[in-house]
Amino acid sequence: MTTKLELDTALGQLSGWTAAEDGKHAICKTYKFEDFATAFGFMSAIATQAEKADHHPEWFNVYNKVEVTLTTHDAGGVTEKDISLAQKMDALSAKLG
Ligand SMILES: C[C@H](O)[C@H](O)[C@H]1CNC2=NC(N)=NC(=O)C2=N1
Repeated sequence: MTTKLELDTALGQLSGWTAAEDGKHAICKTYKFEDFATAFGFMSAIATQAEKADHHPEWFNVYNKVEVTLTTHDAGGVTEKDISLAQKMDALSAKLG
């Protein structure tokens, strides 16, 4: 069961995430890593977890930067699935430094 959350509620459970600026009911964060290999390693590890959870990020990578947008299409907005994926990303990013 996935429930659409108020954006403020979702953002209150995370740090460094913001509401999408294009009016989409989505949350965004830009990660910056040391180099491309680290950024791509981050994406690769998250892709495996996303596939397992059947919940996938929208993201854009240039060199060491990964811009992420999370939303739940099926629910028309941000849900606990997005919070969970965001937390996994934050944990891995902290580990990668
Ligand atoms: C059929 C399949 O379960 C759905 O398309 C899943 C796949 N991955 C998804 N990812 C995201 N971010 N939102 C979804 O609503 C979604 N739905």
